[in-house]
Amino acid sequence: MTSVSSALRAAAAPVWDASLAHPFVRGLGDGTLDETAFRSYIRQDYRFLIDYARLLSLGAARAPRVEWMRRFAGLASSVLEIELSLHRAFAGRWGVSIAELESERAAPATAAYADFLLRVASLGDFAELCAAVAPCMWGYAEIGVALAASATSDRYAEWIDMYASAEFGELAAWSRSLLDEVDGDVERMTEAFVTSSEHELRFWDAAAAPAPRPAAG
Ligand SMILES: Cc1ncc(CO)c(N)n1
Repeated sequence: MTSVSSALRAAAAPVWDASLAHPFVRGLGDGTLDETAFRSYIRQDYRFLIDYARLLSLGAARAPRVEWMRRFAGLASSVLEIELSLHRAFAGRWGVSIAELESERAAPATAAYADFLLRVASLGDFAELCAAVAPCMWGYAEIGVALAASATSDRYAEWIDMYASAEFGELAAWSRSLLDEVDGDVERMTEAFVTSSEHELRFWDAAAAPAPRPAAG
């Protein structure tokens, strides 16, 4: 019998292939990605990570096992305490100031993804929450590893190395094990996993063609 995680991965395969083949993702590997688009992506991803921490916190609140609760709470804390400050430092090296990060408004694709995740986390069951969060971890790990193996430029190496790291790979493996262990309806889990994967793809689309954004008031 195939595992739940591989069934979900198979259901989303065309979307994941499209993400891997996306011009923005390819451009990270071959260094052709426009730096203005990358800066805009960094600003949007910072907004995303804040809501991602809310999602992880809801995961902690809703987890049926203390072991999972501890992991979700630990992840929420590491996003808030470590990842956001790493992100600020990383953005700074790309010429994006803290003020710019703080004043960035969520673009439609960012808001749509975050709203979907928080909707599932609030209204779905815990298994759907796990299925919605998995593409964030597993998808970026897969992209990181693929780019680390194929990159022909080191322009975006710091970004690639972050997601190709053993630590991030372990996180992706944990998200898969969660899918395989959690007690849930596979059809609804598939729906959440595929929808989340589609939002990841739309996030790349928006990153590749950032729309002009009015500044926050
Ligand atoms: C949109 C998005 N998905 C996943 C990750 C992985 O943390 C990220 N940084 N941004």
